[in-house]
Amino acid sequence: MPSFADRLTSAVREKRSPLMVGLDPRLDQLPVSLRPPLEASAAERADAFCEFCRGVIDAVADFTPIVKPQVAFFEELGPAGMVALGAVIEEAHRAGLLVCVDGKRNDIGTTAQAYANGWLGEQSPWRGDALTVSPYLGDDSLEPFTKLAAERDAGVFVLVKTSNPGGALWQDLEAEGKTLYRRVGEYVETIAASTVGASGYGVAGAVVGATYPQQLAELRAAMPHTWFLIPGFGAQGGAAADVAAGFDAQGLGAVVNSSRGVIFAYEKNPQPDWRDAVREAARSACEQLRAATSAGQL
Ligand SMILES: O=C(O)c1cc(=O)[nH]c(=O)n1[C@@H]1O[C@H](COP(=O)(O)O)[C@@H](O)[C@H]1O
Repeated sequence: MPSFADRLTSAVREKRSPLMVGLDPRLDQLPVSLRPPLEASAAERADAFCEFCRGVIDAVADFTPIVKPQVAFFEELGPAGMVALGAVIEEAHRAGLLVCVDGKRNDIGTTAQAYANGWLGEQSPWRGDALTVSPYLGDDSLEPFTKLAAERDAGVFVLVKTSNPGGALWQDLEAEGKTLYRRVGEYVETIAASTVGASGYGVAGAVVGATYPQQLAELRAAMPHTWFLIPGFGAQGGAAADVAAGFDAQGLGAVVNSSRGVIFAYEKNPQPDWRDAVREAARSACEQLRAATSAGQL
């Protein structure tokens, strides 16, 4: 199988879309027709999540190469939620989409290995194509993920410069003349550069927020072999112009995530069928992002 970076490159080219749709279901924002009553059991809530995500996947599949289920919202419902997560991942694959599981996992190396096996390994019950991970336990904590991902043609997105304002508290600290996010980025780039495939991108990717356009440009220049996952577009205030610097000269190298801005679009644009509002939001985000790639190469 081609590497994750090569598959992502082909999928972005095929759909002509750098949009990643985030699957972050929230009970109180589900369409009224799907919203379970307050006294509903966890299993009924999880069924509602499944049905909602199925509808979203169907609505956005023409406009996105990859979806990102956010584990937290499924985990919140307990075991039934995790069963729903498995079903949603399967559904996305059935629709021909890549899946980046947003779990932001990590721990000391030996425990990290279990996370890596669980989410990316040969016996993984989840079968995601990529996983988000935190770098703050150091290189020995990242190695189990990047090694396994290379063996399994999976991807790993490491948090480098996150979209939230509080992230600066540590990520912007300077040591030996460089910010912490830059040092983490350089480490990720070393792994990516040593694992490049046909696309010119390697196994390690980086999360860089749309809310920090200047740092995005800095990191793009410093990390030419690293795919970027750019969150913060839409609901967090990031616009297409803010993410333009994240793409390479071919309009590749970055997928831009929008969760609430797409999946709950019917709140601002009510339609008889809620999925039509979601489809329209995905189409519009895809077009804005396509236009943001330099000279609109996609
Ligand atoms: O790793 C992420 O995806 C992530 C990193 C980050 O720095 N900021 C960030 O918002 N995210 C995730 O991206 C999604 C953003 O959702 P919206 O703000 O609704 O588009 C959520 O699932 C966040 O957990």
